Amino acid sequence: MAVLIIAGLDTGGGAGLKADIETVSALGEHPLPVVSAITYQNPDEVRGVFPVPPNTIREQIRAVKGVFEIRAVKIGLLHGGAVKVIAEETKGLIRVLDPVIASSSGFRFLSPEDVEILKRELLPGSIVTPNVPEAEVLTGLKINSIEDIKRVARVLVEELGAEAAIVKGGHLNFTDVLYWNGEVFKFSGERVEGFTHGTGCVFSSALAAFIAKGLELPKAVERAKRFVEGAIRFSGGEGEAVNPLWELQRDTQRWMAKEDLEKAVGELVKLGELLNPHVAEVGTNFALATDFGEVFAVKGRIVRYGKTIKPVGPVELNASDHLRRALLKMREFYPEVRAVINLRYSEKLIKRAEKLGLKVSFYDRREEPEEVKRAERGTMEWGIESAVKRLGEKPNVIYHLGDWGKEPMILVFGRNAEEIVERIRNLIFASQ
Ligand SMILES: Nc1ncnc2c1ncn2[C@@H]1O[C@H](COP(=O)(O)OP(=O)(O)OP(=O)(O)O)[C@@H](O)[C@H]1O
Ligand SMILES: Cc1ncc(CO)c(N)n1
Repeated sequence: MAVLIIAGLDTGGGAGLKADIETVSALGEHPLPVVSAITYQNPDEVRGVFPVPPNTIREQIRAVKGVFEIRAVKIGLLHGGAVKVIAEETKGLIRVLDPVIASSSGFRFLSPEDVEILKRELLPGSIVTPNVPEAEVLTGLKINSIEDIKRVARVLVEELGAEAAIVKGGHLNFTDVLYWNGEVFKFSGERVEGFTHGTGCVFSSALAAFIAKGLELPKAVERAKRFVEGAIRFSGGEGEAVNPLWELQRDTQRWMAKEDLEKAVGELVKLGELLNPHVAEVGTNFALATDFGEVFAVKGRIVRYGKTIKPVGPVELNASDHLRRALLKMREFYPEVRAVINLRYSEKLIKRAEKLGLKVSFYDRREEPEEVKRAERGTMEWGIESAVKRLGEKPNVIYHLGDWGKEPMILVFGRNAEEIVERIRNLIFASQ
C-alpha cells in the first residue's frame, strides 16, 4: 500500500523525509516521497531552510496521485507558502499532519503567520499529532497535566476542526492522548533511554503506515507508539537520532549472533577432552553480544560429559545472566568487546595467558564494598569495573580467586566468538 509523505530533508539523516521513508518501508508499505523543504542541519543545530516552491510540490504530488493507490498521507515540515497547495492536492485523502513548528534544538520553522495558515487550511479534516509545545501554540492553551492534554486534544477537534488529535506526551510524562469520535483514549508509556531526535517524524509516519494497513485509529496509535519506543531504545550511532530500522536490524543481528555462536560452540566441543578439565564446576558458558547489546549464550551452559564436554541446551537470547552482565559492563568501557567465556581458575592458565601476551587483570571479592554485596546483583559489574580500572587498559582476561561458596573463575574476552575459540585453543594446547 502506498503512503504519500510530504516532508523536509534533514542533512543530518536523523529526522524528516529520511526517517519517514525508513519507517514506512520498515513497516512494509510503499513510501511516495515529496520534498517540501531542504534543511541544513546536524544533530546540534538547524542552520537554515530552503522552502521548495509550491508549484514544485504540486507537481511532485501530481506525478504519483492517481498512479498509486494512496492509502494515507503523512505531512511533516512545511512552509507557509506550501500549505494551500498541499491542502488542495491531498483533499479527500486520509491525512496525518505532524505540525512541525520548531526543532528540538529550538529553531523556529513556522512563523506565527504560517501557523495561522496551517490552522486554517490544513488542520481541518486532518489527524493532527502535535507535541505539547505545538499543541499549546495551536490552541493558545497552557498544558501542565494529563487533564490539560485531554482538554487541548478535544479543542483541536471540536473547535479547530481536526478529524482526530493525538497530543504526544514526550515533553511531559510519555503518555499520549487521542481524541477521536467524541472519545478520549490514553496511551501510557514510560521514558525510554536513547536518542529522541526524529521521534515525532517516526511516530506520524508509523501512524500513517498503520492506517494504510487498515487499522482502526486507536490501534494504529498504540502500534505507532510502541514502534517509536523501539526506535528510541535501539537508537544511536552516527545519526544521534531515533532508528526506524531497529526491528529489521535487531533481527538481522540476532540471527547473525546466534549463528556465529553456534558455530563457535561447535568448535569448542571439538576441543572436548582438552577443554574438559577447564570447564567450571558450575558449568562454562560462552556469550556473544549484538551491536544492540543483546546477549546470546548456551542455555543450561556447557558441562563436562564423561571425558569430553557438551552444551546442555541451544544457543538462546539471555541464556546467561552472569556473562551477560559481565559482557555489558565490559562493553561500557570497550564497546568493541563482543564475546566472553568463563573457565575454571588455574594458575597455569593465567601464566599461559600472560605468556601469550594477553592482558590479564583480576578482582578480589573481599574488596567488594558492603553495599554492593548487599545489593547482590551488582557483584559482577563491580568486579569487571574494578579489574578494568586496576589494569588501566583493556583486559583480555579477568579472574577472581573466589570467596565463601564462590568458585574461582577466569573470564576470557574477545571481539567476536571466533577470537574466543582461538584464544581458548592457544591457552589449552600450550598448557598441556
Ligand atoms: N524518551 C522517550 N521515551 C519514550 N517515549 C518517548 C520518548 N520521547 C518521546 N516519546 C514518544 O515518542 C512519540 C513522539 O513524541 P514527541 O513528543 O517526542 O514528538 P516530537 O516532540 O514531535 O518529536 P521531535 O523531537 O521529532 O520534534 C510519542 O509517542 C512520545 O510519547
Ligand atoms: C526536516 C525536518 N523535519 C522535522 C524535524 C523535527 O524533528 C526536523 N528537525 N527536520
